[in-house]
Amino acid sequence: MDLNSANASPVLTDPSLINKSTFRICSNLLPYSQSGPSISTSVLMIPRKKPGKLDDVRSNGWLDAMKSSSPPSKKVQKEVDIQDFSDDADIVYCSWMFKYPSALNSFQQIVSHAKNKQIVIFLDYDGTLSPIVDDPDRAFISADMRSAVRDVAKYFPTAIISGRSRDKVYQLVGLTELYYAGSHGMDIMLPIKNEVCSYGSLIKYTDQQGKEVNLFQPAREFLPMIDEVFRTLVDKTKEVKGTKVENHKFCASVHYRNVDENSWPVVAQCVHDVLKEYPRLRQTHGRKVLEVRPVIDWDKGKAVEFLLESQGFRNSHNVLPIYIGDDRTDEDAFKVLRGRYQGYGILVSAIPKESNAIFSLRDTSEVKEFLESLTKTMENH
Ligand SMILES: O=P(O)(O)OC[C@H]1O[C@H](O[C@H]2O[C@H](CO)[C@@H](O)[C@H](O)[C@H]2O)[C@H](O)[C@@H](O)[C@@H]1O
Repeated sequence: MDLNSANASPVLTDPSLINKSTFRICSNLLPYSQSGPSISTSVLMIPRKKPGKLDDVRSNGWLDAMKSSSPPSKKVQKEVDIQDFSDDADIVYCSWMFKYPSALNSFQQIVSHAKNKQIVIFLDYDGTLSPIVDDPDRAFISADMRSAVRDVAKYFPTAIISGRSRDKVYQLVGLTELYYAGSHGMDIMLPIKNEVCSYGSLIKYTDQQGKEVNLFQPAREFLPMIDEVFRTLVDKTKEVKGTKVENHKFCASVHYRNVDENSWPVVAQCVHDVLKEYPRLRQTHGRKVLEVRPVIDWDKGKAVEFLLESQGFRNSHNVLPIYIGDDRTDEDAFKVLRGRYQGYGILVSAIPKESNAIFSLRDTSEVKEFLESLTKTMENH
């Protein structure tokens, strides 16, 4: 991204420029499709009522994407012979790790690549700092993980980039020394000293500690629309047991993790129908969640570029960015790191999946170990 570019606004004036058909995905390319042992998932039952009503979501690939949007549940895994499953799965995982080596095993390589460079750490929240749980309101960070993040931030600039609202993720993490970007990077808070005006205007704001900060909110004009669509989604999905809708200020999430799989098509069709009324909004897939967000040229990758440039880093000469994340939305950031920054994307996954990351970590406990290793290296320096 060129900071001097005159046309730096990320808001796309013509929503048709976003090809909504890009959400048609072949199921074997989906992140959580099983390349190893096949696991029988229950057959998707389409309710008999209103024939033809669910055709949209069947034909546009949403249902395939929903089914593959997170590792198979424990219940599904129990349906296959657990011993065979774990043996085969281990072999598949180990061969996958040739392509995405463990960041822990590759730690020395990472550290030596950082010689004479400033490491900057980017962390996703759900599935990276806190394990995935059924209730999004109970996705807490452990005290140990909080300490690991606090310690690493003593040595390296550290940012959390989450799909949640900035306030919510700050409330969960509770560390004042970090940068926070909420709503998939559409709400960034940074100290007054960082000025990145060519991206658009920054808003001066007094934070919860009474400190003056800058806010960068490229989708600000969408605030009333997101609020309205959130309320509509709550209303339209209220009959589907287990659905949960969250308002993340610049985007909204419709969770179906706790919805009976037979009703997933109904959830998808509700969201699809609501979005027909909002051509300037689009839908993306997360882990058992449908995300509704503005049609703007902004994502977690753009947020990473913004944060690096706001700290004076424009290329790989003097910085080594490391981004740790588990979700599809983190792939945009992994791509940016592979480009001009030559940084390291680290995918958190216990299941083999295609990614733009370079390294992998199996779960949140390995994330903690990795952060602690970085801190130890600096302490012993
Ligand atoms: O970018 P992230 O920080 O990873 O946020 C992405 C979404 O995370 C949350 O949902 C996910 O985690 C929940 C708690 O573990 C889980 O119940 C849910 O199924 C996951 O999708 C959050 O609630 C979403 O709004 C975020 O978009």
